[in-house]
Amino acid sequence: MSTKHKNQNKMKTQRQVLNAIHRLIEFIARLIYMFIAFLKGPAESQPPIKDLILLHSATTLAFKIRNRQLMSEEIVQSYIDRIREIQPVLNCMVEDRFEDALKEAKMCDEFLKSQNAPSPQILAEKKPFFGVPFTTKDCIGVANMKQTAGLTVRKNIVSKYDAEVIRLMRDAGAIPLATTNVSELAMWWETSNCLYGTTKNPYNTRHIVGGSSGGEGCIQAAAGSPLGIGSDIGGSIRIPSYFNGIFGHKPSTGIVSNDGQYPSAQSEDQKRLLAIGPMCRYAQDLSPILKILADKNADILHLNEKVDISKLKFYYMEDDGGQLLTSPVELEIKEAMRKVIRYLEKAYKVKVTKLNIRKLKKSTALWMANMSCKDEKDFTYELSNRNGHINLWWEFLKWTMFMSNHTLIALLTATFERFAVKHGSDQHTKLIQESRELYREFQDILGEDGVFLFPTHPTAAPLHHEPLVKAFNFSYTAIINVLGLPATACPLGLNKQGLPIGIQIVGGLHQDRLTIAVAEELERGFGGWVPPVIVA
Ligand SMILES: CCCCCCCC/C=C\CCCCCCCC(N)=O
Repeated sequence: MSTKHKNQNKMKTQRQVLNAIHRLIEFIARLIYMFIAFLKGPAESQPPIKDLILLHSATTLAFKIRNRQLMSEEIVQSYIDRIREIQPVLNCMVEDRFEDALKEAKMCDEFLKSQNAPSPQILAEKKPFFGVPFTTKDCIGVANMKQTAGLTVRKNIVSKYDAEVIRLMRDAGAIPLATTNVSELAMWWETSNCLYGTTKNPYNTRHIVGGSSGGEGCIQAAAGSPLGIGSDIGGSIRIPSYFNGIFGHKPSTGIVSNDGQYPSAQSEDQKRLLAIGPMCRYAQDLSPILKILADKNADILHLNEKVDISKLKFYYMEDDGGQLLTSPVELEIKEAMRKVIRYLEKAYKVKVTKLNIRKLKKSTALWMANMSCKDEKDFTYELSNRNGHINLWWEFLKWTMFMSNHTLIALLTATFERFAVKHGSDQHTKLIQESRELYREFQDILGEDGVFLFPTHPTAAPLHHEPLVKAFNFSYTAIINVLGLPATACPLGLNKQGLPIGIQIVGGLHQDRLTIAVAEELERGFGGWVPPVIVA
């Protein structure tokens, strides 16, 4: 056997051993977290959904308002009442503007009664979400509301302006209602911080909502808001959408403005990975919201063009090919993917081709390399609110005495970063090169008529704190940010434990309408959002 082969075999064995140790740690940790959850008592129940207004899509609400079938004020009031019911149990909201929202809703209703009111058709064109309330993650600036990004030191920081996406939503007639919880600095996939605490999963409060737009995923799923705005640099729209059984779309890179978001991307590279997008219970809302958020760039996406599903080329992978330190994809998720394939093959006579994209095994490393940038200020700088650096070891010590204002994972991320590949090193250059190759490989396969079905995440929502031992599972979404491609998280019902599962649908660059059209189709075939509580 040649030395090269011997080395390859040695590396393979090392990987297998590492993965086996990781599985064991995951297993032991699961038992510990289950025990902790048991000690904390049973999952908390939430009030049923009694108000049928809460069950309309945002598009339907807008239609009903402009056709005088429902008043904006009663819709806003219904959502305020619902948030008041769920907030004590789920802790998804961080700040409300209920009074202002009600005033604005009344103004909408009065305007519609006035002589100046345009016809419903004109209103649909000029102000497609006239009178419809919406929520946004607290990283996205809403004028006169706090913008903390879950960082304690920012607890009194109030945004002077609307972020560009909020301005666009207001311009479309929508009414901001509340901001929602995020992970600390939006850099983790469990929503918990020292300022507002932990957000709980509406399907089972012992489980996480995902992150970083976790409050948004939760409030949507619990029918506390008809549409939400999230942002995604590594999965922060898609992971919470998936864990909460709703739809979430990360647009193609560069389409939606990131202005007015905190933390902002530090470099052009990071900007390329970051995208703001819609989160909602009904797939039909994705495209009209994206159209507003994309503003002048909407033309690039041809969102009005009808998509013929039978003409699309479908590809899939059931997992990342066995990446080091990611969990195996749960059987029920694989089974859901197979059902989707059978459904598409039967309904549209298409062939869904299995791929083996080997570079997906390097997803975490590729994302990390793309996140690191020249002259990058490190995470301890970010944790100080870009004002000096926190003392990491001192904070760790404080944390052990429950005195730190930072989460354990934020401190671990800052530590981990010190060992990550450095910008400009040979290894970094190689990984960036490989990212480009992977992008070309995807573009060649998908072109303008291909979609790729891929797990959004290898497991359903873990228990609280469990992501600590499954840290790199976020790479299933993060790799799509590296590629800058559009991806829609699509719910596919609940697993045996009653937790949502689903897949993400990825398209070629600027082919957002394809991924959204497939999500709409799968909603028809698989039922979409399932209410987490009884609809009474
Ligand atoms: C034993 C625990 C080891 C923990 C090591 C943690 C290192 C994690 C590094 C980066 C985590 C980033 C996760 C980002 C998830 C969501 C990002 C987003 N805003 O889209």
